[in-house]
Amino acid sequence: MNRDAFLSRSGGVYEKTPWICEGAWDAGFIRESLDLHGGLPSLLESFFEQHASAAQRLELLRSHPDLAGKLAAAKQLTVESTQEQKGAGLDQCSPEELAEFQALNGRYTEKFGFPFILAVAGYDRQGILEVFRRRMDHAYDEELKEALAQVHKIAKIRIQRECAASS
Ligand SMILES: NC(=O)N[C@H]1NC(=O)NC1=O
Repeated sequence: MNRDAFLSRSGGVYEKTPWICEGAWDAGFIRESLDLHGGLPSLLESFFEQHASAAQRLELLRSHPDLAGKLAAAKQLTVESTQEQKGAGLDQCSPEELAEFQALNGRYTEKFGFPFILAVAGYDRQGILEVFRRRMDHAYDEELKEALAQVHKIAKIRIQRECAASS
């Protein structure tokens, strides 16, 4: 696989942040012989952990849309996020659920300075709200770590989905 093929296939696994895949390729992290199914998520995560500045970490978190937020309502999510939010039933919120998401999204962003991020695959709306309420009480450092772990988990799920679709 060459650079262009790799980037067109995997460039979107980190939400609106193609530099991670581009940089990992250019730094030689991604080898032709690599088993893309198994090894790619951890290689990308290692590249990011070694190279990302504090500002780039925050920027990556801030590239994520709110769950059940305004972008979703306006149908302006990326293809990947649309699929993930829909898969968790977030497009079917009751007025009460939507109001709770809006209130939590507002409080969370005000407290932490980045949006609440959860790899929603396998969750339903109530499950997501439970995690959301719990994480609101976290301290900043704990939540920063958790949010980045969730971003890497989302990337891993996207890679697995892409591999399943192309095999
Ligand atoms: N904010 C947030 O968690 N967004 C996401 N979660 C997920 O699984 N896909 C997303 O886009």
